[in-house]
Amino acid sequence: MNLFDHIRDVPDFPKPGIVFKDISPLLASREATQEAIRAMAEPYRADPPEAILAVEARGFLFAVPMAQELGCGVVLVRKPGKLPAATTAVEYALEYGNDMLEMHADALTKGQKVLIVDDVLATGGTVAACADLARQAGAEVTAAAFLVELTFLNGRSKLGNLPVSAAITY
Ligand SMILES: O=P(O)(O)OC[C@H]1O[C@H](OP(=O)(O)OP(=O)(O)O)[C@H](O)[C@@H]1O
Ligand SMILES: Nc1ncnc2[nH]cnc12
Repeated sequence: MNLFDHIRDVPDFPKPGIVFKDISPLLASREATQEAIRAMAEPYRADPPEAILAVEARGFLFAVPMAQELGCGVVLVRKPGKLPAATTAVEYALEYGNDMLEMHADALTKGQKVLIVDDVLATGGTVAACADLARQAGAEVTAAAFLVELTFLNGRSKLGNLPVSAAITY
């Protein structure tokens, strides 16, 4: 199983100059999705997290099956105005714009060991914002796991010494 065969490049989406890594072919294949989840979960089996922080929207697709594999629950990080109870928020920059993320204020407990899960690490703005949200809540962010890392965008530079894993790197 070669996961690269299930990622499609879409040039100039959502803006000119961006090559979008489309995970639709991977999700359309049961085998490729299963292999992706297995590869993403592997580094964390020995010392599993106490919660997974899941990033809307594509991060959700991988967070829930990973949490099932690793034996923990999922906390949602969402775009503004989507979460019903009291939230905390953080602004961040994307490869193709700016946005804001929110998390329920009571979602994490102090000292809880949290793994952030998303589909793509690009400039690192999204995962840095998630780490800020979790740390503001007193949680301990232990690592961040991705399906795809775009190494040429140097997202790791925004993450300090946070351990990062990716099933596929470009
Ligand atoms: O490392 P960064 O430069 O921050 O980029 C990575 C983020 O960009 C994409 O999300 P997007 O905001 O496009 O939302 P979506 O998952 O709802 O499509 C992707 O799913 C990551 O969350
Ligand atoms: N080039 C890209 N492809 C897919 N998702 C992304 N998120 C940020 N940059 C991306």
